[in-house]
Amino acid sequence: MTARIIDGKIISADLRGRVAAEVTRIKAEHGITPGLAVVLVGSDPASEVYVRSKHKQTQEAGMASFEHRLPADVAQADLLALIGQLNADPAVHGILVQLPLPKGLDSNAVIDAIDPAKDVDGLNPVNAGRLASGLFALTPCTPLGCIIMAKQVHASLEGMNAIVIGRSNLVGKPLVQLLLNENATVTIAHSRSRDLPALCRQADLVFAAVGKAEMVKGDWIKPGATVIDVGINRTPSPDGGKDKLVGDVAFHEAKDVAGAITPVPGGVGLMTVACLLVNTVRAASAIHGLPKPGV
Ligand SMILES: Nc1nc2c(c(=O)[nH]1)N[C@@H](CN(C=O)c1ccc(C(=O)N[C@@H](CCC(=O)O)C(=O)O)cc1)CN2
Repeated sequence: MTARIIDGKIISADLRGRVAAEVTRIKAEHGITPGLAVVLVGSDPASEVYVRSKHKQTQEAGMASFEHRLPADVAQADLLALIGQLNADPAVHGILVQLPLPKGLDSNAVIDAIDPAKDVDGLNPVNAGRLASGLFALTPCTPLGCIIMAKQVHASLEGMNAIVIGRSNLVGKPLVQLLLNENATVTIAHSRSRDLPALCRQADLVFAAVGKAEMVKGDWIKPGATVIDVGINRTPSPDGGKDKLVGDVAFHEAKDVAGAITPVPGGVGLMTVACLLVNTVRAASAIHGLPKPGV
């Protein structure tokens, strides 16, 4: 059996279309243009690609996009001063600082400085705490995208056995909270977990977010399981050409065992930016006291 491919291109395009429709409605009914500010420090090539894509897609959705570029050797105080300005700017409803930051900068202090109401990355401890408490929170974009993809296959995740491999603040931990909110039974595994293959084989839903190329093998997967691959690992191409992108799952093995699987590229990564647009519309609506948007 070959697994159904959960296509991030189609799902993210649909979501972006729905965001654009909400933006049009909010502008027409309330005269408000949601605005997103993205801060890029340094010139990491992958971060450059992601920030360009955020800018383009924000504009395509009809929102205002503000890009701020700072040199890699910027002083922490100057970066914090920019965050302070963005917090105070009424045209900005969402603030995102592209990660990772260059060495020498304290990313926790930067995330702490973002107004929780504008924290469209959902990384500020206020939003992380609210999510863990089951309250309304801006939620990290990649985990949000993972849930949307899993729900393409399963209308409800209630009672399902899910494993999340990886415990980062950006993906693993918030994903666990979102799965608990969906009433799934969740195992969180990491580099120190014993017998990861056996834990994985018990799962109906596998979320791989470890950052190790093709670590999850085909024989770790329960037949028919849904596999959501969060990894984006750049590996040198054998012919010396452009680097190849591979996930945390050995796709060609897993696709013959799983019931459904996300590809890399073309899977979860595309949902990350689409969910950022969703969070910006949600933040703008909450800041202006508007009803919850339809996305
Ligand atoms: N502040 C943040 N920093 C980072 C986040 C984040 O959510 N917030 N996530 C990642 C990078 N990221 C968004 O910022 C991101 C990753 C991947 C993609 C994507 O579209 N991937 C494509 C492949 C693109 C390529 O060729 O590299 C795919 O998977 O098909 C978008 C955004 C770390 N930093």
